Amino acid sequence: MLGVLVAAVWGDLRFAVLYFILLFTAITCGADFTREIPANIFEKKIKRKIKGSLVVGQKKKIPQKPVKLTENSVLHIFYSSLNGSTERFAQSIVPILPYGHHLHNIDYLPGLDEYFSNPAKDSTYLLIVPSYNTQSPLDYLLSTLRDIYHDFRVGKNPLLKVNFAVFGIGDGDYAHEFCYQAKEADKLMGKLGARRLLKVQCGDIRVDAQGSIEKWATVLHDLLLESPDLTPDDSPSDSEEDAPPSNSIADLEDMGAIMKISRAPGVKEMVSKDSPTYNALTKQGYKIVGTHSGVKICRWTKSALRGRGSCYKFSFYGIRSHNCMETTPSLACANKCVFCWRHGTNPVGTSWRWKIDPPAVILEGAIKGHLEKIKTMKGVPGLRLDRFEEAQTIKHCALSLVGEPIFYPHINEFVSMLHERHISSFLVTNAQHPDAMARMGQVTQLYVSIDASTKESLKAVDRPLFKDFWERFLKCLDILSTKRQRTIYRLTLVKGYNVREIGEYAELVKRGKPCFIEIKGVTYCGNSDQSNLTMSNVPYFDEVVTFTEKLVSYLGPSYGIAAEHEHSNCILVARKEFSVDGVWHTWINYDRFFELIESGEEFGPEDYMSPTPAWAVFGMGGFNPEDERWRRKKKEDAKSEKINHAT
Ligand SMILES: Cc1cc2nc3c(=O)[nH]c(=O)nc-3n(C[C@H](O)[C@H](O)[C@H](O)COP(=O)(O)O)c2cc1C
Ligand code: SF4
Repeated sequence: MLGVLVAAVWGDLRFAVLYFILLFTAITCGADFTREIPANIFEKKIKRKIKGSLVVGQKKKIPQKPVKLTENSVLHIFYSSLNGSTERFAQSIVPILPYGHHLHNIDYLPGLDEYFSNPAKDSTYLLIVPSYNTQSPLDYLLSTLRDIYHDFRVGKNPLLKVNFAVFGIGDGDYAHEFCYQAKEADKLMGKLGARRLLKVQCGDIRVDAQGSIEKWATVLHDLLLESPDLTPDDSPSDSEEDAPPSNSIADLEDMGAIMKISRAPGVKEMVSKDSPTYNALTKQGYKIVGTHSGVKICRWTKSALRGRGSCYKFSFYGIRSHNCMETTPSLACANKCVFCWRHGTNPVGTSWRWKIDPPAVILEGAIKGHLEKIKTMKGVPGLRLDRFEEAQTIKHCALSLVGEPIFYPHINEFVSMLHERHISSFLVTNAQHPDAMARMGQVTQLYVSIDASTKESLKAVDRPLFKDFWERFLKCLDILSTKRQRTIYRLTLVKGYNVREIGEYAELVKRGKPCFIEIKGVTYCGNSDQSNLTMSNVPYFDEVVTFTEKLVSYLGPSYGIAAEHEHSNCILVARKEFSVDGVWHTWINYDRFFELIESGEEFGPEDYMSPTPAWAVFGMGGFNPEDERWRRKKKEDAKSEKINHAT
């Protein structure tokens, strides 16, 4: 108003009118000229969104969904490297990261733009990006991302279904140009609609780039695997003024805030050396590996070393017991089964709350422990030297000893390491962890223990810790039905507990559609306070046969009785696809399996099956003719029954 008067007094009517119009417009539009407009409003850094609220200064909000992993999720690691250091960093984090991955050198990647304009759903992209203040192949990636962003033919947010995180490699001496290309890559990914898992992080090659990238990968591992429902870093995705990229070590400290309790200082070991559990397990012959794993040489391995017969898995699948290592990466599980031979010495829990050992440490420790135990057999009467020599090469790993192997957060890496050494994997789960089951990658054989077929009897037999144990169990079977793998149900018959429920078992088979069903009479492990099973709970072989025949008649023509191992009180039922021209093909072609794994192509169980030998098929007893049948004396028999378990 003062302006109007001053202008009028000065006699310039045009200025007075202009002032008046401006004032009128401001009032009607609600502007408050009495408050100072901050000069730097447009430069202000955008504050991170606090859950559910809008970001200050954000142009448009793209709804951010939590990271959801599915069994089809694929991890793509992209890197560029002029002088090789970024390549080494990228390779070094592969063992830390979860589930199936593809490592791409973008400098030679055909169809680069396809990955960023038309990605596979539910992919996770990790970009490891160096920076160069000169021309480099990296420029091609950045210009590709820019072009896709500006290409009107590509949808506005082509990467909406992609999770991503960028790690920059740079040299701190480049000051304000430090990691500048990684920061740009991060912004561009955000603009293309991808869901940011973490703010961009940078490693300075002059400080500790290796340590920083490992921390970054560990946090990502936890984010992706252990807490699939964690909300990702929801920095704005499509704003020009994207979340401020950071290059300080402080960000890595921030990341620590979302690290799992398993890595927090003071977190407990599952089986510490001074614990009663450690003593109890070592007394039972287990070698404890690291803080939560174990290895033990099984009685069939000893028996095969003496030429006295292998376990039923040789008759059914061609696993030679003297080449087999029985181990577990998690001594803990979420059940207290009545037939568990550990009788209450095992740690239990519904979620992982202990320190985590790296998979390579467990594998090395297990192999060492196994071979040491094999060595102790050297002076044993009847040892076959040829088999003793062969036993120095482990060819199979039964992940079934005790506990719950898929409970171990790095189980997929562990299994991949086995395969890299051409050791086949047999993993048995008790179907209480559907998320882990969904994430479980390719194994040579994937087993589910079916200890009972109704909610009530499962509760009685497994004594589960989870309240929703039945729902978890069924969910695992549903997941199993979708896996294109060699899947197996293992039914343990306990007389007086679960042998009558044949119709219900048949329903569970129809649900999970396993390739094979092993039906085995329970092994007596002796009495204890924790278990009241007696020899009267062990069914005779005839009873196991009768049960199996009835089950197969419930299942109809899609299944048949394929093989038997009378000595172990065990029968194998197989889907008819494993019968080729009337010959059962329940054995495994292990060389072919590793070839398929290494090819990186998709494959199914039919691609590595092999004919079952005549002596193993149903009705033939299942005893390997190369071995010598040896019957124990009564006293020894009773003693050995107490301590052994055939997986
Ligand atoms: C020609 C050249 C230019 C570089 N320019 C930058 C730069 O602008 N900013 C930065 O942070 N680091 C810069 N660096 C450091 C590199 O990013 C760093 O050495 C990185 O480890 C290189 O990765 P590579 O070995 O995979 O090629 C530069 C290095 C070279 C050789
Ligand atoms: S019983 Fe299990 S651990 Fe022993 S040889 Fe057979 S598969 Fe291997």
